[in-house]
Amino acid sequence: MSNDAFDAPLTDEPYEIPSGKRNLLEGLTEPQVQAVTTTEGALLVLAGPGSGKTRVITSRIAYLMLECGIPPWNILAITFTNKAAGEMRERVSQVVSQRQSDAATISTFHSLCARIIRIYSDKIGLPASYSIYDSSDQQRAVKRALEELEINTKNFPPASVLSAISNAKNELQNASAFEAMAGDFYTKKIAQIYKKYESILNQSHALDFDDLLMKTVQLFREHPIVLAELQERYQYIMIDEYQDTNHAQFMIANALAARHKNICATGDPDQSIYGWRGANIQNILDFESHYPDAQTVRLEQNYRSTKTILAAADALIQSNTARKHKELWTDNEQGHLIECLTCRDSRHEARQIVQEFEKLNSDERIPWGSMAVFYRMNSLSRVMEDAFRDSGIPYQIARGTAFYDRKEIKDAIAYLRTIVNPADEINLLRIINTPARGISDKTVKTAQAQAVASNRSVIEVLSQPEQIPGLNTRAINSVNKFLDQLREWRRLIGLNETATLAAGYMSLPDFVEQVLEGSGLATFYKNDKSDPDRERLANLSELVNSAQQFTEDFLEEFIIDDEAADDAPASQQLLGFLERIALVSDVDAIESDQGSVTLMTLHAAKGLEFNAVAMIGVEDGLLPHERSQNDDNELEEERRLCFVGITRAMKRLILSNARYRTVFGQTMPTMKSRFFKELPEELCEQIDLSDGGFGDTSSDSSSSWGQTSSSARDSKYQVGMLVRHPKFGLGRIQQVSSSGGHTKASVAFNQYGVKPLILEYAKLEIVDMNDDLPF
Ligand SMILES: Nc1ncnc2c1ncn2[C@@H]1O[C@H](COP(=O)(O)OP(=O)(O)OP(=O)(O)O)[C@@H](O)[C@H]1O
Ligand SMILES: [Mg+2]
Repeated sequence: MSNDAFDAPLTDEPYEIPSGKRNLLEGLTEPQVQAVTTTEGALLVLAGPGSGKTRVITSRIAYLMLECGIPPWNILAITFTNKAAGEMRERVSQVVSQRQSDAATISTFHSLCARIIRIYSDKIGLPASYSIYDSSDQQRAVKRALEELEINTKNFPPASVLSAISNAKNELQNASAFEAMAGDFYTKKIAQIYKKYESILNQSHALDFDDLLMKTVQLFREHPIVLAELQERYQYIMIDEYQDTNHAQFMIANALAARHKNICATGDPDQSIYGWRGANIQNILDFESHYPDAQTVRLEQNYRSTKTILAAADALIQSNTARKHKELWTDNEQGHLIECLTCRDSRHEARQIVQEFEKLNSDERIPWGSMAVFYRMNSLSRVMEDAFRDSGIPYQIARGTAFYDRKEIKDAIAYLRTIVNPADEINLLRIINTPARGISDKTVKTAQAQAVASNRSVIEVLSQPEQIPGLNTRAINSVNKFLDQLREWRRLIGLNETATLAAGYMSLPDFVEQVLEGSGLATFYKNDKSDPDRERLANLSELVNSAQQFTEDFLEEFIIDDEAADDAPASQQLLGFLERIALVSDVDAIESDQGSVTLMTLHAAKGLEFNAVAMIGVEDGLLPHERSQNDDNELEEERRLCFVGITRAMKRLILSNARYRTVFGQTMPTMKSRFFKELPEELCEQIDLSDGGFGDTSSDSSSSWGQTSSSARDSKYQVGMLVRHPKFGLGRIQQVSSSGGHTKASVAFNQYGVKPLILEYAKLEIVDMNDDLPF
């Protein structure tokens, strides 16, 4: 793609307003019409769930094209997930032509930035073939940094380091800026690691997710001409789910909109649930002060849920103090009561949910595809999956990244990445001797050391193997053979040349197959007849299928006519394929029309709707998550998360808790979530199926809600936390109080029952469940 790709229309034809306009505004309410037709200037659509915000954006895109005659390439719509972008494009194409909807840019911030950087890569000193690092690549890179700096991973766990680096990047602080402000010992150490991590990524021509945003801002700052080009290109900008934008995204949107000032943001502050990942709710709250001429439209009618569900959600969110009240009403039916289900344990809970869903399917004819189960953490899904599998109900699980996280797939992709970007050290080192080809660990380590010493990339060092000290002829031959293979692959897919498909270059799926064979990966798994390996082989062939699928989409989305497709460099498809893989998110794997129940985290459920929703594990410590118990802001975010979950339901809602839950292999008593108490009694049907469970803790637990005396609130131990005692093992804190200068707690232990403890002496270790993030 040339550098001027962004200011030129994708076709040579002059743009004509398509004939056969339809009444695009039919069926919209007055405020929705206003939101759709206020196309010039800044517009904020501030509205609650299910009020049609996303629909408004979709209609606006069509309206801009059909009624205002705006060429599609001047339109940019940003959604929160690739799946949402795909759906929006699909809906738009039902009204305008496929060709037009394809020519508009509808994507996530990250995909947009990845594309902008690809096109203007030389401006920020990167090749267009740069790699995008996912979280496991990032882990490897940070471990490498820690190793080089000889810093212990115990004191600086890679996950915490990465989260600190990510926060810094979201605030647009590069390593030097971060270092300049680092004051205390810990922050200074992080700065040191950040510097090393940054240099490893630079050396590898790689960007992590946060870099995609940060480098785009950098590009805009350093190259006003590029920004001007993009401002000319994107004259009409729309951003859905604006409440969850972070600082960098805010800067990007602002910069792009600065010239034409046609920016429409839609969102709901009550649904801001990504604060923990750097989202800044202030962006939406301050929209009107950023754009003093902005018009604001409020949508107050909910089209999604029953009166009961809406009233319950509204009552819950009222408990958040840091919010502005919003009206939301619905013409929909009153609907059924919310089922608040108490079960014995997680298996019992899963069986009950399955039974309820079976009933809804047979009695109320709710299709499987319109039912969903939400949970706070992925680890809760396994028991649920088992129950669905046992009952034969089709289900799908929103873990889009899971396929690409498999070892064999990661290996295959690492080959593709290395072919595209041989400087990419993390991926090169992953596959250099997988499967084994006589390049020993020692050879690699020596090459790495040389690379660091001479400030070159490992591949550069390896390309002169004779000069690496201590390598015997056999090792040199192995290295040379591998390098020859790499070169051959690059030639086959037309890298280094502007080779086109028309010129007989390999198609992407053929190429992927060729790499699987040539690398020895396919043979490696073919030779082993054990079950897991057979599955691995099947997965590898699934990767070829996904390359095939990508090629078809690529021809549709990226290049409008077939001739252009033939003229496009063959390597372009490979770059696009790797980009799509890198940016895949959990929810992207969900197929709406598959006729199966969807299982997903609450975070992934954002923006979606289902006829019937079950939220499981509604327990203190899970929802709200125990990490949030010390912090009012975090607790409010947990409440918003619960609010998002509830408001996905159209007709039926089940909220369940289990009296006992198995954590780390041990069965622990739980406490009902405090959020139950915030739902009006008259809207809920309480169903207790636990038979008092294993020693009834219900009265204990309900009376222990908020049972933390104010002086004990500052203690690091909080109600609901999971702790480990040296003698009693795992337990959950039920109560914390202070008296006589001591902080005391009642802890319910798995095997020893409830014990009163003095916390100063008890040596309780807080069990961190952070390793189970919702993604
Ligand atoms: N004017 C309308 N008439 C009929 N149905 C509507 C209307 N507006 C929106 N809807 C329907 O209401 C549902 C919710 O709309 P949409 O998803 O756009 O809401 P939203 O405000 O984006 O919700 P969320 O905050 O959860 O993202 C959708 O099924 C949509 O088709
Ligand atoms: Mg929406």
